[in-house]
Parts: sequence; C-alpha cells; structure tokens
Amino acid sequence: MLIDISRIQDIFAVFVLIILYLLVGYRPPWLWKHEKNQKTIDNIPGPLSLPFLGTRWIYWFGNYSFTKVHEVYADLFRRYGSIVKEETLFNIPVISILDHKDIEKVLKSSGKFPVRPPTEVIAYYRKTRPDRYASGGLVNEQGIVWHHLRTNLTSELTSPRTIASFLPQIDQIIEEWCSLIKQVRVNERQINDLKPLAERLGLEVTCALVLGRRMGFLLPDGISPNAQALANAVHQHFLACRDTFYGLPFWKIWTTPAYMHLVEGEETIYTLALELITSANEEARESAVFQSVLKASVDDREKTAAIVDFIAAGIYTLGNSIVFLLHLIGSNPECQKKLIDDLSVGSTTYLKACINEAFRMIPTAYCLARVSEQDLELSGYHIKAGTVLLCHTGLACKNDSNFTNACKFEPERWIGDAKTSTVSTATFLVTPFGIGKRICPGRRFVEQVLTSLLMNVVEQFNISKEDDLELQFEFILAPKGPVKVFFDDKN
Ligand code: HEM
Repeated sequence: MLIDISRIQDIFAVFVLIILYLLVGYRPPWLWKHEKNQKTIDNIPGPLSLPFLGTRWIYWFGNYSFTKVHEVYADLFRRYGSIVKEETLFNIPVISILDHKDIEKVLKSSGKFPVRPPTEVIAYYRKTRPDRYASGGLVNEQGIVWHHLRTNLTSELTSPRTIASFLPQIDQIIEEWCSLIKQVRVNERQINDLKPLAERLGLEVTCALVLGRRMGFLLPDGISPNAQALANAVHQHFLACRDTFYGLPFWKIWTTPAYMHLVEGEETIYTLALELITSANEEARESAVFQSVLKASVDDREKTAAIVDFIAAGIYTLGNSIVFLLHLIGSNPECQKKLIDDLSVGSTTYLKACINEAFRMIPTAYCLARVSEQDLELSGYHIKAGTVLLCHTGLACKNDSNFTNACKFEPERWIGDAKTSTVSTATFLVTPFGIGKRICPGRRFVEQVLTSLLMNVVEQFNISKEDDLELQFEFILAPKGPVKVFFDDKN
C-alpha cells in the first residue's frame, strides 16, 4: 500500500513538472525561430564598447570633442546608419535615432508620466542637500512626484491668459533692449557680439516673468554685480552639466572642477532665488507666476527649487534662440523684406513662419531624450522597455528626405499650400520645446517674446551679418565666438 502511494506521488510530480515545462519552458518552433532571428539592442551598430567604460572613450581618446557633440552624432549616423548604439559607464546602452518614423514612434509611445532621463549630476548634488531640496525638482523628477510638481507649479506659466496679460511688460522690455542696442552700437551700426546682449534680454524678461521683478540687466552703463553673478552662474551650470556628462566620471569619486562649477552655479542661483522670495515687494506680489509658485500646495523647498529650475531652464535657452533667430534674419535680406511687407499690412503670418523656420534650422535643444516605457520595434531592432533613447530631431530637420531644401532658410514652407505637408512632417521633428506631457512649460512665453522682439527689431533696424554662425555644444546648442551683427537704423 505504501509503495502504491509513493508511486502515485511520483506520477503526480512528473505530471506537475510537465505542466510547468509547458507553461514556462516550451516555445513553439515558430516563436523560437523568430526570437533567434530577431535583431536586438546587442545588434545595433555603434562605436566599439569597452568593458566598464562603454563608448565614452570616443570623447577622451578619439577625434571627437564634446564641444561639438551635434557634429559627433552627424558623423556617427553617417558611419553606422540611422540607429546607433553608444554605451555609458557600466555599459548601459543609449540608442540614438534619426529616422522620422522611429522618432514619431518613441515620442508617441510615452504614457501618463513620460520619463526623460535626469541630469545625473544635478540629481546627485540635490540629494546631498536635503536641507534645500525635497526632490530632484521638476526638470529631473519622474512619475507621480514629477506629476505632482508639474500640476502644482506650472499652471500660471502655461496659462494663455497669464502670458497675454504679461505682453505689455514684454513689449516694454523689448523696447528698452532696442534702445540699448542703439547705445552700444559701434559706428551707429555694429554690434561686435550679439550673444551677451541676447543673454541680458533673456535674463531680464525671464526674471520679470518668474520673479515679478525688473532686475536691471538692460541698464546702458552695465549690469549690477548681482545680476552679472546670476548670468555667469546660469552659463556655468550648463557647461558643468556638459562636462560631467561627457567627461571622465571622476566627479562621482572626488570633487572635480566641473562638479565644483555645477555646485557654484546651483548655489548662486539658489541664494538669489531665496533672497528674492523672502524680500518679495509689492511688484513681485502682483506677479501671477511668482505668486502661483509661492502659493502652490508643495513642500516649501520645492518652491525655491522651482524658481531655480525656471531660471536655469529658461534664460540661456532663450538667449541662444534670440541670437539664432536674428542671425538667420540678418542672413536672409529677401525674407526680411517680405517680413516687413507682411507686417505693414497688419499680418503676422510671415513673422510666425520665420520663427518656426529658425527653430527648424537651429533648435537650441537639438534632441529629445526619453526612457522607453514599453518594448518597441525601431528600424527592425527590438528595444526593451527601460532603454534610454535620444531622438535626434535637430539632425532630422536638416535631412532632405524630411524637408525639401532642408538646409535652406525658407519661411514660405510654413505658409499657404506648402504648409500642410510641412506641418505633417514637422509635428514630431520641429519640436524645439519638446512634445507631450513633458513639453516645456515656458513655450508660450518664449513664443510671445520672440514675436514681440522680431516685430520691434525689423521695424526699427535693417539687420545684416558679416560672418557665418558657428555652433558649439554647451549641453544645448550655443553660438561659438563673437556673433557680429549690424543694426542699421531705418530711414
Ligand atoms: C527658447 C527657450 C526655451 C527652449 C528652446 C526650451 C526647451 C525645452 C525643452 C526641449 C524641454 C524638454 C521637453 C521634453 O522633454 O519634451 C524643456 C523643458 C523645460 N523647460 Fe524649457 N525651453 C525654453 C525656455 C524655458 C523657459 C522660459 C522656462 C521657464 C520659465 C522653461 C522651463 C522648463 C521646465 C521647467 C522644463 C521641464 C518640464 C518637465 O519636465 O515637465 N523653459 N524646455
């Protein structure tokens, strides 16, 4: 009898094992074959990856420079095709994509809380200062924490009504900037370097919106030491992000100069933001954006962090975009003439087309980063959820297969019959402010500033340029060297 029971147990155990094998171990031959043939992330071409160091060595020992990352990617795509694999430290893959359909697929696949990879060095620094930061902040947080910050801190910044009510102040600031141009011109026409002047405008108008204060960045006899410190801090902040991201990663072990610069930049912006919050005057109390941040239902530390993030994310990007826009207009006298004609009949159609076209030609945020939230098929490769993907929208915009005469400044492509086909391609490629739920909350404000700027500038000046613009990578695209532009008075 005992023997019989143990035999039954054996049979039962074999039966359970067969079931388990069928459930988890068995793959039908067709599926097996498919998996074997399927190209995975391991098959994506790219530079040689070294154990532990990955492919970052191309910047340290190769011919590539991280001041020219935009050119590095153009070269990588030329060598390896429209999908390229790099590996960061510890061999974590980062996939760069150029194909329009792939970019669209990635940007469309984001869920409720799109994941943009955080800037590691900022996330690290903020964790070392729990006295100041309750989280990584709006730019670097993910998931439910990001959603909580976004909903509570950006409603006024993104509100059309708030930005429209700020328009008179924008116009006044632009008017002051045009006066400044007149005062600092050499021989009543020549601006030897447009960059610092564009940065001062970016600073003044962004601080006026975010802090509700005029900071005096446009005073003709130079700016105050405090204001200069803020301008330097924001610039330093971007360079330090670039250097810690692409440079040797020693900042993780000891305090490198790049890490020191980042800390200095963050601390200067933070100290100033805190000072302005605690000393808010009548003017500041009337500022909708500033007030909405102060009254938000979030931890007090998040409020100062949000002001820091708005300043850091807004000023430098805006300054660079102003240089790119005015240089492109100065390089295209025909377009300038059409723009003036169109404005003279009360239309802003051509002006808006010029701004779209400038963003297509030189987007300061030259690519969009996401972490895939689901498995994706990109250019025939199976990409697992959780992979870091870089959508190279800036390079795709310069591709003739996406836009005819892609390297030419042609605002006409955004008008009339041509518009429909341009817009259908542009939806996922001309994305200077990003796309989806993580889109830049400063977009509406920036568009308003650029519209008012271009209108005022072409009404007062004929702009022209001497040299071509050279670009440099400073974590975003920035002009390299002095940008000489002529501002001749209109007769
Ligand atoms: C020309 C100027 C600007 C450009 C080109 C720009 C571009 C961008 C881009 C590309 C993103 C990422 C979007 C994405 O991943 O889909 C972003 C995010 C962000 N920007 Fe801007 N931006 C500009 C100005 C501003 C201004 C003026 C502010 C604030 C006053 C601002 C605040 C932010 C913030 C807080 C984020 C993070 C949003 C989030 O993750 O939810 N930006 N910006």
